[in-house]
Amino acid sequence: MGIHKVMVIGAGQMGSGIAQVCAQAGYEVTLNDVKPEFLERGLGVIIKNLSRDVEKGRKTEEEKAAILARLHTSLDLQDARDVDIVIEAAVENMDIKQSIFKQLDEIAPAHAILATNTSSLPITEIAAVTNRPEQVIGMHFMNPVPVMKLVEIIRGLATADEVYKAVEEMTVKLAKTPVEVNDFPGFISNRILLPMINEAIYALYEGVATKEAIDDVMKLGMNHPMGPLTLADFIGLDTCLYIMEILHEGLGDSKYRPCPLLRKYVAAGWLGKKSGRGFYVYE
Ligand SMILES: CC(=O)CC(=O)SCCNC(=O)CCNC(=O)[C@H](O)C(C)(C)COP(=O)(O)OP(=O)(O)OC[C@H]1O[C@@H](n2cnc3c(N)ncnc32)[C@H](O)[C@@H]1OP(=O)(O)O
Ligand SMILES: NC(=O)C1=CN([C@@H]2O[C@H](COP(=O)(O)OP(=O)(O)OC[C@H]3O[C@@H](n4cnc5c(N)ncnc54)[C@H](OP(=O)(O)O)[C@@H]3O)[C@@H](O)[C@H]2O)C=CC1
Repeated sequence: MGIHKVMVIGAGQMGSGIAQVCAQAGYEVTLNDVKPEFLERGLGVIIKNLSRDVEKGRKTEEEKAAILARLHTSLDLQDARDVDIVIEAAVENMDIKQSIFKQLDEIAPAHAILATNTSSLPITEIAAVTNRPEQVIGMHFMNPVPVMKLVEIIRGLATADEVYKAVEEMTVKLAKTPVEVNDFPGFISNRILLPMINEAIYALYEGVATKEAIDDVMKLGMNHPMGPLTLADFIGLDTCLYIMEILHEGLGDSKYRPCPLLRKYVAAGWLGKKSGRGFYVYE
């Protein structure tokens, strides 16, 4: 049985992007969140992105309308009862993800695949709370989803080959490039990216240079599109801290300890671009 209907859980920066690319590829999509204002904000971002595509001549008004017609919103997990795949992109917290997966296991049809966009949590541990661990898989998109080509696909210990194949095919249909990665904390992307970002925060904390200088070194010296502190703000400082904590705990090495300055910013509610302030201030 093919994949036609998709539910995306979490209408934040990742969930809204995933919903957009799925609807663009022709899937029927239900975007779920716990609060109506988050659904509105997520849908607003999608409409803005599609309108920009129309302005730039990449899509017609008709295509934009057809994509939006395939997008539905939901505040009730029961709406997963007739979907073929769920892609979960709620907050990076094991308890929340396990609670969502437990409920989905009860609600979603027996054939449905339960995928998670987690950026670092072990897939096997999320799968273990369900009665269908062979149908649970990691589908890790990059931010901003409509632009970035990569999807890391992560098998849990029990993930079935046909489930991997179905997710790989879907990734190609979304015009993304799949890369297979084993189930270790942070996978490949964040095992390499986040320690670099954390080190940049240490450099700021220790007064090695200003935030602008640190970002300029990596932008102009290493040709990174964004400096590491700008990128941390873009990802979300809460998400960066969760990922460092998971690397630290999961790999058991002190080299992954989160910088105290990162903890302080998150405690202050300075979560980066999404909250209006992080290392930089946003309008
Ligand atoms: C934490 C995790 O688990 C994993 C992660 O995702 S880590 C984060 C990975 N992402 C990155 O590293 C992103 C690094 N930054 C970049 O690649 C670039 O700065 C960027 C693509 C975000 C913006 O590129 P830019 O050249 O500086 O800006 P800009 O010219 O405005 O944008 C380039 C294109 O991207 C599009 N774009 C930019 N931001 C976008 C967004 N949020 N949504 C949709 N489209 C977007 C623009 O429309 C533009 O498209 P066209 O050129 O076709 O018109
Ligand atoms: N930011 C990034 O660059 C990347 C993030 N990821 C991963 O994607 C996931 C989402 O991250 P991101 O989009 O940045 O985070 P955001 O904070 O932007 O969005 C998370 C959304 O999920 C909602 N949510 C929280 N709990 C639930 C729930 N129980 N049911 C439904 N929705 C819920 C949140 O609502 P509320 O605010 O009310 O809690 C919020 O709207 C995380 O697992 C993250 O690690 C993966 C790749 C890149």
